[in-house]
Amino acid sequence: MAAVSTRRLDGHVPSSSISTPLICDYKQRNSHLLFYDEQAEKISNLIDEEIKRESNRQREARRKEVKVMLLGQAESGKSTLQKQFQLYYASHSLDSERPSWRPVVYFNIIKAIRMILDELDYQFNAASKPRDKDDRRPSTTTSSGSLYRSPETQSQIAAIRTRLLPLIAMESALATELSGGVSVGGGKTGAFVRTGWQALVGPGSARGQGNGRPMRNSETTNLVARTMSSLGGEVEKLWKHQAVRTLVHSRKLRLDDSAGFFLDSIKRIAEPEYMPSTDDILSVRLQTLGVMEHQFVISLGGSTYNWKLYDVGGARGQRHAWMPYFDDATAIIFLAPISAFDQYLEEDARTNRIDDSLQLFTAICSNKLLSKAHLVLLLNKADLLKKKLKAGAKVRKYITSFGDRPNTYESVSEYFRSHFVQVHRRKDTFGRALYVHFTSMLDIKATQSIISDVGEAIIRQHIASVGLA
Ligand SMILES: Nc1nc2c(ncn2[C@@H]2O[C@H](COP(=O)(O)OP(=O)(O)OP(=O)(O)O)[C@@H](O)[C@H]2O)c(=O)[nH]1
Ligand SMILES: [Mg+2]
Repeated sequence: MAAVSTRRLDGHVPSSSISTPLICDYKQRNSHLLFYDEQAEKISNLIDEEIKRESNRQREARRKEVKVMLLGQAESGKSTLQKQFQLYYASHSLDSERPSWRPVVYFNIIKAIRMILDELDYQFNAASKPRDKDDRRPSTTTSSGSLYRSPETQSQIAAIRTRLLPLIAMESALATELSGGVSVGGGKTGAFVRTGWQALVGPGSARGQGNGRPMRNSETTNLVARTMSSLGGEVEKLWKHQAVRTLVHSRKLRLDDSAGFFLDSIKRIAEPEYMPSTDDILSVRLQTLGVMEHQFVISLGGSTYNWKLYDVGGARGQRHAWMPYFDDATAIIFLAPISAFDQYLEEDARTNRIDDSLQLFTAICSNKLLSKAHLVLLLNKADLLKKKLKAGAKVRKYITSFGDRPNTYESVSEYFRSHFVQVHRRKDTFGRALYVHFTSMLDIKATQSIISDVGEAIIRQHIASVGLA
């Protein structure tokens, strides 16, 4: 046994320890070693197989997981697209959330009422002030000027305002409830939501606790509903008043995109048993805070895919939160609202919103972390663009490079499309294809068909790239 203890690691055996019985020892030992080597090889093979299986499992999980980011500036329609995905792939979950959208609809209406009354105040003041020679504001000696100067108009609006005060006073309580007490500077909406916000607007929310019962609304929402129900007639009176009609037609009133839709539907919404329709849910405006993850299971070609959709806050102050999600994103769906040519950023009143979208798209196309992500561009709010052009808005007034091109939907939409496509051509050095669609996100039928196409295209590209990885 001493020989064994003196054996060197290089296999050399000192000559002093060689003797006949040891030859026998060696034979025995070698057969032991052979046994251990075989065992070691077996174990090593098992480990190799397990590693292979694990890597296949991971590869299959990667193949089944599709991570899609919705990017674009604030109000570009990202959350609306997320709801359209939800409607297409998991409509039952949108149904169970229906009550949680009720306070959001009320909030949108109250905010619009406040903005209308603020603008009327401004017009009344401007109309009654004597103009000095340097005043560059539009003249109020027009018929609208005399309308805003009229004591009758002013007293009618003052009376409506007084009656609407209880409703207006509820705006901040609703905003606080929706935002869960979080306040963010720089936004005009005043209500921001994060993942799980629905749980905040209903006591013992079913969704939050997963007990399958429909959600109930909070006390605040019920109080607003009762007030809305008793003051619906006053809201309608205000919205139909000549002074407000004139503001709308002269495009001086800058309400959120869907405010008109809700105010036109005030009779229905002021009903005590009001429950938001799918159109209402798609139309509401509620700013996203941070990054919200939504999951769907999508079936395609006999396989199911775990589709993760990341809906982000698009305001400039929110964009830093996007980065951590970039390196394993399967696809980016970039939304650019092409109706926004006459609008400026809330965060920076000097930046035209189309310019901001182009800058943002440039940054996305050239970002190395996203080099493997497939790109889809949705030129959104095509319906609003048509409406604006029909109402007489001139693109050249806001975007001088548009020049003397015809101010028609075909020419304007093509002009914007070519700018975005050029950005992709110049800035995408990774050789990716760009899929472009014009969208009107409130049009359910048209959007659902685009979602199905985009979803399929992303999954097919994803399978191809994972397969090659
Ligand atoms: N008319 C019209 N309205 C749209 C369209 N897409 C979105 N909207 C409306 O535009 C508003 C803003 O849409 P959101 O989906 O909240 O915008 P977002 O990109 O999520 O904004 P942030 O969360 O602030 O980044 C909502 O009131 C939508 O209903 C569209 O194609 N046409
Ligand atoms: Mg959003």
